[in-house]
Amino acid sequence: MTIRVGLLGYGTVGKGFAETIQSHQERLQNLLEGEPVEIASILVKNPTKKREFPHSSLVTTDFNELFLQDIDVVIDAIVGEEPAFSYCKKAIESGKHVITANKQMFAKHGKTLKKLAEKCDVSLGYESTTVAGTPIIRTLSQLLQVNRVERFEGILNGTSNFILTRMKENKVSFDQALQEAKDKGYAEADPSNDINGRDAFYKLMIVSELIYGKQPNWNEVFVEGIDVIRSDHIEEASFMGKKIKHIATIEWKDGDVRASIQPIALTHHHPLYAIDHEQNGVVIHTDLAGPLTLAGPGAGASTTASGMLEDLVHIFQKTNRKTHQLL
Ligand SMILES: NC(=O)C1=CN([C@@H]2O[C@H](COP(=O)(O)OP(=O)(O)OC[C@H]3O[C@@H](n4cnc5c(N)ncnc54)[C@H](OP(=O)(O)O)[C@@H]3O)[C@@H](O)[C@H]2O)C=CC1
Ligand SMILES: N[C@@H](CC=O)C(=O)O
Repeated sequence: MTIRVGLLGYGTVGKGFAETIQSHQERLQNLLEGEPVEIASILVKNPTKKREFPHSSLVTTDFNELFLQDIDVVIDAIVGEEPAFSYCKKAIESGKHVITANKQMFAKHGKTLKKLAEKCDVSLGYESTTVAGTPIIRTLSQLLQVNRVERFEGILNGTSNFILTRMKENKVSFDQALQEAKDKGYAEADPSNDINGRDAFYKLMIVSELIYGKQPNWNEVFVEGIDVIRSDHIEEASFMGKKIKHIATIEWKDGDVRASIQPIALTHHHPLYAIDHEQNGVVIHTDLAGPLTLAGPGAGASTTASGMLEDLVHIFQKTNRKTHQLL
């Protein structure tokens, strides 16, 4: 049997996903009992953009047409809450697995989709919503089940960290560094949420749901982006041996979840001090294992495809095992 994918979006992430399926087809088949993975259909918004698609895929601007292509899994690589939420919901209700990289949609609707997936007995992968292919989600959900997470802090936005690093190390202007982040595919097409802290906020809310089973009241979370940082702030911090980093923190305090997102000047003693460029990093403070640091690329086509493909293999290995148990 072939695993047939319905791909929503063909921008940085969607195209990266499709190309990685091609480049890693043999490896995927080895992991999936010989089953090939094929992009059956691709949904785009603008049909007039000049670009090349995989030969065998149907390309459409109509979700219903994509859906008619007998697909097993929907990959959400589009932007924003809607129509992504409605598409994912419909896919799950129709018995399709879903994998999403869309943190804005998932921060708000993740809980609903998780419940629905459980009810409909399908899988929902969201590794790439948070720190792209660096496996934060699976570490928290599967490798730290006995440990209690007392506090979580992280650099969760690749674009912000890239800009801060370029401004400090190479003295480039904010605007030039942002343009470079766009050219490299780290920044969103509209980078407002990258630099105003909102992107890191969405990721932190996804982590909060996972660790504590709930999110703080969104209106009570202090969110400040790197758009308040000027080069003299960076130089001042540097003079004192510090680096400004955009830090998202969440912890359980006084019976509730407390979160904040802001630029902070870190000394070299802090585990996130050395995380530069588009790298992201998190420190997970656990009661048994102690503080655990995980770092890796947080933005870009191939790392995001990596997280989504790990989700895909995890889902279909599980599905295959279930099928075998039934026989
Ligand atoms: N870039 C990155 O490093 C990462 C991005 N993400 C998330 O992944 C998702 C995709 O990001 P990215 O690839 O960078 O974004 P892009 O802007 O590069 O691509 C978005 C794609 O989605 C399509 N699209 C947007 N809205 C619709 C719609 N309503 N109907 C159909 N198609 C639509 C666009 O179509 P068209 O091309 O026709 O305009 C485009 O192909 C986002 O949610 C982002 O937050 C997550 C991790 C990392
Ligand atoms: N624009 C985002 C992409 C990944 O989520 C970032 O810069 O981190």
